[in-house]
Amino acid sequence: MGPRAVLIGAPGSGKSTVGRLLAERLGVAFRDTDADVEAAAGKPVSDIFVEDGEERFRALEAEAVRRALAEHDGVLSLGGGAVLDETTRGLLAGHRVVYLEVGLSQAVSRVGLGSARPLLVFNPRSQLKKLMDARRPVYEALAVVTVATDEREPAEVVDEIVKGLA
Ligand SMILES: Nc1ncnc2c1ncn2[C@@H]1O[C@H](COP(=O)(O)OP(=O)(O)OP(=O)(O)O)[C@@H](O)[C@H]1O
Ligand SMILES: O=C(O)C1=C[C@@H](O)[C@@H](O)[C@H](O)C1
Ligand SMILES: [Mg+2]
Repeated sequence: MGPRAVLIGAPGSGKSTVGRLLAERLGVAFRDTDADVEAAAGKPVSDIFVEDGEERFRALEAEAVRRALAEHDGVLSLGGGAVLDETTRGLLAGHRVVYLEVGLSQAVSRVGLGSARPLLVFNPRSQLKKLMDARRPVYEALAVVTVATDEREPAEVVDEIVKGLA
């Protein structure tokens, strides 16, 4: 059966926040692959990047996504860069993939300047722009439902997802 929804999108699009709310709304469990990776590694994402490197993080992430898609039937939020992995993209085919769209300004203000996100520590605005420009077509190609999140409260985003998946 697979997850009721798999949320993808850039950092700050609200995958974790909205995912948790959507799961509550649907009365199902919530799972976030960033948390799964942290549990597997026994340390925060930022420490994995610094101590083991991004490549190691991406390998742990691909395994976390594979496992979650196979065993989780609630709402699943992916890390922002999980879709960079080709095998992961293949595994997402046929799932209820929801792309949370966010504009650059809102993403910047949501992730904050003193970001704990390892890819956005240095010059977050320009890093986010680069990352969003490169990934937008990938997110779009995988999405079954796309929801704009700018100027919308998380609960309104949840409403749109529920409508889109109905
Ligand atoms: N629709 C929204 N409106 C206002 N603030 C939001 C909205 N969605 C999320 N936020 C806020 O933005 C911040 C980042 O959200 P969140 O951690 O859910 O993003 P994410 O997509 O999971 O990011 P990452 O890819 O880094 O895991 C949080 O502080 C959250 O409260
Ligand atoms: O967009 C990204 O590449 C990332 C997003 C976060 O969810 C984490 O998975 C990590 O900080 C990398
Ligand atoms: Mg998140």
